[in-house]
Amino acid sequence: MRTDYISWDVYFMGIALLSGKRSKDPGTQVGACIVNGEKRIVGIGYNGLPYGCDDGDFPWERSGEFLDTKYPYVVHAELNAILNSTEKLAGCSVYVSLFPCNECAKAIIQAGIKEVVYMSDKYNGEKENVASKHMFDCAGVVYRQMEQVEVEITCP
Ligand SMILES: O=c1ccn([C@H]2C[C@H](O)[C@@H](COP(=O)(O)O)O2)c(=O)[nH]1
Ligand SMILES: [Zn+2]
Repeated sequence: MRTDYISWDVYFMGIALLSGKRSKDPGTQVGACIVNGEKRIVGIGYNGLPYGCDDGDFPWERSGEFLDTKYPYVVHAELNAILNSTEKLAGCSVYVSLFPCNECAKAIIQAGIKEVVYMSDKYNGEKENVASKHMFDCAGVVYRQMEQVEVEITCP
């Protein structure tokens, strides 16, 4: 029997990271993978534009006039994963490559997700990030950070 197989954490975070590779955002690519209590994946998403909004027709800038930036248009990875989900999410965990913003935190809590496993926390201390952690703490959503995930994928 192989003993160097990957853990559940690495498996699900690896899928979240792979999903983020689909993002067209040149700044930050985010992937999310929702897993139920039976270790089944029940939702996947990445940050991207809504259906019908052509990637070429919208800006990807970070700064400038609000409507000329990506921020009003991009659907966040966690929200896409929730909207794409195949079943009720009560008690699920979400694996996400970036700590959720306050808007995603609200959606995570309202969906009944109870655990957030994340990698990057590059906006730690910013207002949205502080609000997310405050809401998670109040709502009893636990969050934990994973170390760098390195998985080599090759064809056998
Ligand atoms: O909870 C979150 C927060 C952000 N995102 C997305 C939204 C944007 O496409 C990028 C952030 O871009 P920056 O250039 O780092 O501001 O990440 C998300 O999917 N989920
Ligand atoms: Zn968000």
